[in-house]
Amino acid sequence: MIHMTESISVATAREADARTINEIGIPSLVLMERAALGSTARLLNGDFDLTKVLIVAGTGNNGGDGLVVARLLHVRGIDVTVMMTGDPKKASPETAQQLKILAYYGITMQPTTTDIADYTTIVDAIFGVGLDRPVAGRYADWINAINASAAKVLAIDVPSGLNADTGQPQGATVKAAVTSTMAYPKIGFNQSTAQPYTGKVVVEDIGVYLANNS
Ligand SMILES: NC(=O)C1=CN([C@@H]2O[C@H](COP(=O)(O)OP(=O)(O)OC[C@H]3O[C@@H](n4cnc5c(N)ncnc54)[C@H](O)[C@@H]3O)[C@@H](O)[C@H]2O)[C@@H](O)CC1
Ligand SMILES: [K+]
Repeated sequence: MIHMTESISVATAREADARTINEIGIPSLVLMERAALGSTARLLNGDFDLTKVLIVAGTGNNGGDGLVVARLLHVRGIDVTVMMTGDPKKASPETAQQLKILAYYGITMQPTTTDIADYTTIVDAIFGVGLDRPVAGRYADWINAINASAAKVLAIDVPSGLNADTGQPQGATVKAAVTSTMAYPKIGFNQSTAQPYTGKVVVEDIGVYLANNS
């Protein structure tokens, strides 16, 4: 029996991912695909204006989820552009693989800029549960530009900059309309401080379950 409504800490989320990949043997790329299928379904449910979509992706696996969303929208004929934050040469193995796939499809990559006012929807895939320090510098500039845009924002897993354990912003933090979170809600989302950043929280079943559920 799966109970995906209980909230979990970042450490538990990371343990559950690692157990699923390393002990059960479901490849990380499979989980990434399922994560992105979940987020893409939220984007396609009619609540978002998908006329012109920007995916802002970091180099970790949260960014990889975002790159898969870019592909899934592109193959449906949606106008999608990707902006990578951080150095793509430092991408995680899964995210590097997704970058190769995007190149195959010829998906538009735009240089990093704060000039992103021209989009109807922005997907925030900069940081997820891997956030390990306050957001500052250029990352803060990009996050502030996302928040200043009129676009509706969907955050993947965690609004970038939000501490998913405490529910407190760690420097500049994305304000999302919807947070498409993976496997289970994170405990910090229950704090009143988190709600202006998460917006509505929706949970995606990606095949990762707590040990007592599988
Ligand atoms: N294979 C897996 O473990 C899965 C991971 N998933 C996704 O992957 C995410 C976790 O991926 P990662 O562990 O790669 O971590 P993230 O992608 O959340 O971020 C890690 C990267 O951000 C950098 N970073 C952290 N805080 C920063 C700051 N304040 N300023 C600048 N850089 C900063 C780190 O140095 C690291 O390079 C989840 O939130 C979820 O979206 C999902 O695809 C499901 C499966
Ligand atoms: K995010």
